[in-house]
Amino acid sequence: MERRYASHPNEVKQFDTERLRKEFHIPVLFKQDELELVLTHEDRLIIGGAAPVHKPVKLDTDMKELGVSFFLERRELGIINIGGAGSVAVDGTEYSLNNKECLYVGMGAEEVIFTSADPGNPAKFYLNSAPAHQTFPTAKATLEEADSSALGDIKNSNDRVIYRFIHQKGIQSAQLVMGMTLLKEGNMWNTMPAHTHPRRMEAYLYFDLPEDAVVIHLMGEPSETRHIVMRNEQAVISPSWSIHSGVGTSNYTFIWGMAGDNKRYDDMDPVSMKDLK
Ligand SMILES: O=C(O)C(=O)C[C@H](O)C(=O)CO
Ligand SMILES: [Zn+2]
Repeated sequence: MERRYASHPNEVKQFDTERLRKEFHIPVLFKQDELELVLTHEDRLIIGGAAPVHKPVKLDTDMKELGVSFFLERRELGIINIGGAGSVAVDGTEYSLNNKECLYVGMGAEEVIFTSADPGNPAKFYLNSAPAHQTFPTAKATLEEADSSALGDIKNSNDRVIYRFIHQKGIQSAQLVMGMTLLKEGNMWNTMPAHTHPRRMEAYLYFDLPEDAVVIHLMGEPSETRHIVMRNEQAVISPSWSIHSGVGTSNYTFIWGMAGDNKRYDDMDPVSMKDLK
């Protein structure tokens, strides 16, 4: 498991492109028949990808890194499938998970196994795991079942729908909040006007992007913004003090996941456009 450390905004101001990417950008999460995991010390979120093609992939790591005897002994897990049809077996109970469907697995599950239905169109399971203090039931949600709201408009190139899966009013969790935002064709901006939430960190996974398209992801304190160029199926870590917004060369979809003090999706500190620098 790769490890990323937490950062101070005064230090991040000094970073060049290479250092910014080394600390915050996650270039590859989906490797055939493998599990990729990145543990960030920003609220100890684990960001991962399981890409079973020809064989099942098990949720596992060197348990010394987590100080437990199995992965979810003191953690919870959010899973969203961004690929073809697949399934997740949680302690022997199988949950089918189609594209853009979400499964929450509560603390205490001992075995989680990911499988694709068709190697010709494999599933890709995006994972966010946060420390947990309490068990909540394993639960699945489709896009139709998620709490959703339309935001933005074509005049501002940000007509999009936000789907909330795991949050205060949806699937219950100890601290994990997770959902997905779909931009309509011809719309490129997400999360502008920008916001911060010093009470929670956030991670984004950008996907459904054409191969030659990019998203210019914006991060940093509102008065000290920096950018990271993102490609399809890449993730980025946003410390709690940082804005997290982006503009693409085409429309795209992204998954957002948060960990921290509360589970209120709408707990955001908006940044006035006149204060952005
Ligand atoms: O498009 C958006 O706006 C978002 O999806 C914003 C994220 O959900 C977010 O930053 C939640 O805190
Ligand atoms: Zn946010």
